[in-house]
Amino acid sequence: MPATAFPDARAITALAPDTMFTRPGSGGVTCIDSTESTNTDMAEFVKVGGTLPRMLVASHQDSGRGRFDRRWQDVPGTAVAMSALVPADRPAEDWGWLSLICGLAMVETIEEVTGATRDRVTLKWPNDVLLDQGSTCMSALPDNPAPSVIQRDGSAQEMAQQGDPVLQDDPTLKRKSCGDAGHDDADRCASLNPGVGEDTEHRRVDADGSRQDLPRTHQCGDSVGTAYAGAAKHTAGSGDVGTTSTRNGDTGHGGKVCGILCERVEGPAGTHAILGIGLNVSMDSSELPVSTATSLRLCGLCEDKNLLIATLLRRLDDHVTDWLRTGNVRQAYRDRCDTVGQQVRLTFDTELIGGGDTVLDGIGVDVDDTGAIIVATPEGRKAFAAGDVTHLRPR
Ligand SMILES: Nc1ncnc2c1ncn2[C@@H]1O[C@H](COP(=O)(O)OP(=O)(O)OP(=O)(O)O)[C@@H](O)[C@H]1O
Ligand SMILES: O=C(O)CCCC[C@@H]1SC[C@@H]2NC(=O)N[C@@H]21
Repeated sequence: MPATAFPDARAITALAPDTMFTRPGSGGVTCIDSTESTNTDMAEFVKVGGTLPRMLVASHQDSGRGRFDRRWQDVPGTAVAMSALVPADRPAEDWGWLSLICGLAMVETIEEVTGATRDRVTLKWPNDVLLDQGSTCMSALPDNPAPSVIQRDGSAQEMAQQGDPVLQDDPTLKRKSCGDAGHDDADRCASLNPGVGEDTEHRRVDADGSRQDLPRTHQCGDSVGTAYAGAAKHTAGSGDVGTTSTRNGDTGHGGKVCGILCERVEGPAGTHAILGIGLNVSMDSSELPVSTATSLRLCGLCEDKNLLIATLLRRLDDHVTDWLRTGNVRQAYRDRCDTVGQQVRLTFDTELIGGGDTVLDGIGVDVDDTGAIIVATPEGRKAFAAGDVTHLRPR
């Protein structure tokens, strides 16, 4: 199969003209060949006063950032790295929903664009998007053949409106080497996961955005009135609280096709939220960075990047708009989250939570207003704002 075409900002906008990212007065869609990290670029943009909702898409990242200080890797042209700047005029305690919104929007996008049925596309609480390779391949649609307007030197397609800084002028959008950071991630970004999180220097980030230095592990408070656990993580003792790991081998639900990293950024125009989403589109098995990953191509699904990105913009727009109005997307999320109704095992890292049970089995029964998963256990219902979820009975 030929190399998948590059995303095209104009084609994406034409497919989704009426979203907060694309309508007149918005920041628009910008597509670039390559950058260090789209989240880093967007954060730099906020720091110079950028504020309008917009979407930055890169076909390659030299230093893509994952959760827990991990790297997010791609082979140029086989993935899309996206960072959306969204209005976030909500109290800090609502911000945890943003990373759940990304997972929800992505499963909806994959289903809508590819026609994959729900039994192949799993949303595991809080935001793991898993794709089952299945035994039969769906028709792999050709990429959108619309002529690309992307600058091959890596410069940005700019659709910004007047009054907002221009992404194009941001030097971070030029190709950079991995060592050319020139910024302070830890000072700028904080994980936007349910409850509390850690920034990249392992400082605790409380729901109000305040930080305090932490050792490599830390204890969490009870934010949901019942139980609260730090996410069990496997390496380096780094705890990205409020997220789970994807134990794909355990779930039977397939591979990780998408990664989500939401960050809170302070700028002169206030605090902003950056929703970072990486999607594995056309990697073959030899190009996967880890064996637990998969791609749309490996699952025999549509690889039309323009359509995927446009659909994602619409879904993000829907859910972020609801969130701005109500502070959550509880109904839509629990209706789609496959952990609800599942027999689950939650695993906790006792170093993170200061002792107690390491494993708890139960049935996922609900998601509460804070985004915590409610699990029915022999001792009654318990709410967990964080923890490592395994689905015990893959569909
Ligand atoms: N393109 C990619 N696709 C999938 N995983 C990737 C990719 N690039 C890097 N990774 C990293 O590979 C690791 C895959 O982890 P895996 O799915 O096995 O479980 P995990 O380590 O528990 O992941 P996570 O906690 O992020 O769900 C993660 O750290 C992920 O960030
Ligand atoms: O570890 C994870 O699962 C999260 C990966 C998030 C990757 C995306 S790609 C776009 C954005 N830019 C980054 O550097 N990271 C996020």
